[in-house]
Amino acid sequence: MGTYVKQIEGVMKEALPSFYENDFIKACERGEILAEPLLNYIYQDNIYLDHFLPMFTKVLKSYKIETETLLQFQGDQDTEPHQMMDILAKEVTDINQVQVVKDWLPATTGYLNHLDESDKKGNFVSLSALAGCPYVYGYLAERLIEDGKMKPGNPFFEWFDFYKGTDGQVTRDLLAALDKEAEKVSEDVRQQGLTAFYQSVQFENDFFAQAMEVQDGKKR
Ligand SMILES: Cc1ncc(CN)c(N)n1
Repeated sequence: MGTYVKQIEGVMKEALPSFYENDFIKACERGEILAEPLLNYIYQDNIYLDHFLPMFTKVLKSYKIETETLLQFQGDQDTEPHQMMDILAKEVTDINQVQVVKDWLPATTGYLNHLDESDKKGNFVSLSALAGCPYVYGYLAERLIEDGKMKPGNPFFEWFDFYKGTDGQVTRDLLAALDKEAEKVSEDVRQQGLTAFYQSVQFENDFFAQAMEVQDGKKR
C-alpha cells in the first residue's frame, strides 16, 4: 500500500467517530425506520448520482480504469439499495402522506459544487474527490458490521451489507488506481487530492444528516 492510500485511509479513520455521531446513522443502528428522512435521502441521492456518475465515468475513462466492478457501479444508480429503503419506509407509513422536498438540499448542492470544482483541478484531484462516494459507504458499512453496531435482524442490515460488498470492492479497485496515479503527480497535486477527498468525506456526513433535518417537506 502506497503513502497516498495510507493518507486517504487515515482521513476516513479520523472521520469515523463523526459518522457514528450522525443522527441518520444512529437511527439506522437503533433499527428505527423514519419514513420522511429515508424518502428524502433517496430523492437527494438520485439528484446526486445523476451528476456523480457521468463525472466518475469521465475520469475513469481518462485513466483507462475499467474493472468489472467499476463498470457495474456506474451502471446501477444504486437502484437496489434505494428500493430497500423505499420498502422499509412503506412498512411504517403511507408514503403518499410524506412530503418529500423536491429542491436540492444544501449538502447536495455543496457536494456537487465541490465535485465540479475538483474536476477543474484535473483528473487526479477529481478522482480523489469522487472516491469519497464509494469509500465512505464501503468503509462505514464494514466498520458498523465488524464493530457489531449493525447486526443481522436490524432492518437496515441488508442495506449496509449491500454497500459493504459493492462499494467495498469498488474502493479496493479505486485505491489501487489512485496509488499508481499518485506516483505520477507532484506533491502539490497530491495535497490537493487529499484535501478534496477530505472535503468529500465531510459532505458525505452532511448528506446523511440533511435527510434528518427536513420535516413536513421543509428544511428545519
Ligand atoms: C451521497 C452518496 N454517497 C455515496 C453513495 C454510495 N455509492 C451514495 N449512493 N450516495
